[in-house]
Amino acid sequence: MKKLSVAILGFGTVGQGVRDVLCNHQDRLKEIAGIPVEISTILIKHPEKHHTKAPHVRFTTDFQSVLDDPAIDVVFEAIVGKEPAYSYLRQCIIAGKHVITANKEMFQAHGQELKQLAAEYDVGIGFDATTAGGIPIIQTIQHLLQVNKINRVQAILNGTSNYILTDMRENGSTFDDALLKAQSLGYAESDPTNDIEGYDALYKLKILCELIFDEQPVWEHVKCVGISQISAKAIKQEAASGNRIKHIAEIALTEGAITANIAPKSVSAEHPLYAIEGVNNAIHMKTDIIGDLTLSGPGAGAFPTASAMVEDFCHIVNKHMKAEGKVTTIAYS
Ligand SMILES: NC(=O)C1=CN([C@@H]2O[C@H](COP(=O)(O)OP(=O)(O)OC[C@H]3O[C@@H](n4cnc5c(N)ncnc54)[C@H](OP(=O)(O)O)[C@@H]3O)[C@@H](O)[C@H]2O)C=CC1
Ligand SMILES: N[C@@H](CC=O)C(=O)O
Repeated sequence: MKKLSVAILGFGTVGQGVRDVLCNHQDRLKEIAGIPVEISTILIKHPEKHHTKAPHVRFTTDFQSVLDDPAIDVVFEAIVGKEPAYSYLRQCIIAGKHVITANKEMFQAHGQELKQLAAEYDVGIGFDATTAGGIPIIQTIQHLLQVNKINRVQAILNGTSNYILTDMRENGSTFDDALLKAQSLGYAESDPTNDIEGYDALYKLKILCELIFDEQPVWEHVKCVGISQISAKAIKQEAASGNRIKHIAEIALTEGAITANIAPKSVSAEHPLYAIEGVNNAIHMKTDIIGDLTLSGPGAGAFPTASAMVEDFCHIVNKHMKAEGKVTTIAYS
């Protein structure tokens, strides 16, 4: 029987989430693709760490074997950092494979080039999971806000920071204990520096900025402040006056110039981001037709991130693979 074969690069929190979502929703995916979707290969770095192996799935450390396998049509990338992720995805696109990534550090640096390359080779490229976890913000901006112009975005884009700030305020946890919990829940990166120093939110803001304004401010002039210096005392004082400290990333187009800011801010109960708690993220947009629009939901973790990647996969199946005749055009029943 004809099958749609995919590979997963990286098998940590996100890669395992993708595996689970693909396996647990096989019937729905078969309805969408018209043929069964199967994971053929999983690329890892340290084979000694991976003992539970799924039947029929090949675990490998050899990327070339993924690239050279003509049966693999779609590659999910969930490894850490710019390289080798960028080189891998570049080669996959050139080999005619559709790609889906969660890797914001890589995508904020190379996304434009990869998008152009994907257009040139007529393959799909999904990157919704790079920004705000499970919130479908990229697909919403790309496909659902075609006429609306977005003038300003204020957002909570780092799940770890919001989780820590909430846990310190609600439960009186220390910063270090809250960070440990965020790590054990799979929210924080294995090196959490980018999370707590604001760079992870900066990466996501860059991806949004490119998509919304098709240009970038001079980022070297933009101050990027994280939450690592926020004291329990400051959180308590703000709470006593009815306010909450939130880590807010903003971009705005004012008189033809893009301005940006990434920093913790004290917000009152009337602020659209005040009620966003725990690992949740939110993107509050000012648009010229709808007016104010806020999307919120889980911003990190295995399943929200895997959900964004698998939704990208479904979009690629519908937009590219049906036209290629790789999958059926009539929904399976
Ligand atoms: N965790 C989250 O909530 C979210 C994460 N992301 C992004 O998704 C990506 C993955 O994150 P996460 O799953 O949390 O990270 P983990 O650290 O849990 O997992 C990373 C995986 O990548 C593998 N890996 C690293 N380098 C290589 C390499 N050179 N070749 C092959 N495999 C490699 C590791 O292999 P091994 O296991 O063998 O060491 C590991 O399985 C990151 O870019 C992250 O920023 C995006 C949204 C949310
Ligand atoms: N470490 C990130 C994971 C999702 O992008 C976060 O905490 O937001």
